[in-house]
Amino acid sequence: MLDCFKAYPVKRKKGTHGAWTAFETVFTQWRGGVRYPETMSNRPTPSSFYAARLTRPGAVLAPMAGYSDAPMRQLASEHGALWTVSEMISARGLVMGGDTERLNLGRPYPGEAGRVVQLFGAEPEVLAEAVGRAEAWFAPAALDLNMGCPVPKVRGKGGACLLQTPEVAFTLIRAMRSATSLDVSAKIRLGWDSDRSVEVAQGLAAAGAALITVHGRTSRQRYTGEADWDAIARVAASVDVPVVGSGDILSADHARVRQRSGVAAVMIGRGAVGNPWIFRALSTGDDTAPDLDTRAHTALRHAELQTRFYNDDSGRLTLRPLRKVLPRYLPDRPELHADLVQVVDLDDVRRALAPVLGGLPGAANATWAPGAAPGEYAGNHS
Ligand SMILES: Cc1cc2nc3c(=O)[nH]c(=O)nc-3n(C[C@H](O)[C@H](O)[C@H](O)COP(=O)(O)O)c2cc1C
Repeated sequence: MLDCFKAYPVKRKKGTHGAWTAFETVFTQWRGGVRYPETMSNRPTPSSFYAARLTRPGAVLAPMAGYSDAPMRQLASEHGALWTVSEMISARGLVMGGDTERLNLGRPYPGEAGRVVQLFGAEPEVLAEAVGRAEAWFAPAALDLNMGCPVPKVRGKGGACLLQTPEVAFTLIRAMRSATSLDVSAKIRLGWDSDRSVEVAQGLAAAGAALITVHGRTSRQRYTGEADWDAIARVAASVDVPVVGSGDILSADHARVRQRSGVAAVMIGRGAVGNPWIFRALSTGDDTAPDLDTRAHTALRHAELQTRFYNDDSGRLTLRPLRKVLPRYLPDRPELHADLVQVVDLDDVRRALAPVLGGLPGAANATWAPGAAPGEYAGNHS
């Protein structure tokens, strides 16, 4: 079971990141080992990010520890996601100088724009300092506070625990805001064991949150039952900042139904694993199902992005983390899954996908039905 506080093991080559000062990170980007001046248009305009993005149609890629890393975010963005959110990053880890947070969890892919960095923590001074570091190192478009992670070992330190002590969360939002001119938002569950979402959301808005995302379950529920979209709608009606709704959206049609609940946008997590086309459908209205060839090539591209991004300087040399993702691109080809869940490097991926990469006869698409099996993810997540 994936621990949502766990970070990837990482080895860093000395000196590869030390020069990422605030100035450099904002004004330069890394492309194949050469630093180029970044265009001003790539930079988020302070304090207007969410408002600007919400003028477009589309959906948001959810923060998902172990999933919403740079390659997944890149594919989601290329397919039209309104914005993406990083895996949650420990504020304390960032401040104490954790290379894991710095390199794997927070590092943008070259040219990444429209990515929100999510922080986890419970101490105002630490969060304020972490905001400064995140802004300097990761060039985020906005900062988000995690108020949903129910992992037992971090209870009492932040995440969903803040739903029991919302006044602490309000202090955290104020502290984060004092440290940046970028938008600061929060992502909550409905409550700890009962629904307090309206009260919590109103306090967060009063503290200056520019946007609130609501996952329609309590922390106690974890992933049982269904997300309560009536409760999400009540929050949306009770605050004058935009509310993004999250929970159980597996198809574009389903997202369209949920969009009518008064939310400013919907967020998609598990339903986007192996299915970036859900963002294309919601941003352009193009519901065409991707054919087998497209899906196989996109799975391969995901593996290539993974290799390129993590082999750069982080030492995350294998494709093991993609084993849980690649079969999602090909739910209608179960005979390939045994090989896909054993890949170590790109050659393995090419070999596993070989029967479908050439668009062989029998590559019919009729049975493609994207969507996650929620049970696979059941665990300690926000
Ligand atoms: C594997 C996994 C990891 C998650 N990690 C985070 C996280 O780091 N931060 C967060 O706010 N939510 C996290 N979540 C919650 C999702 O963002 C989302 O709110 C939830 O999964 C419901 O949406 P969905 O049904 O579209 O997946 C995680 C969920 C899953 C399944």
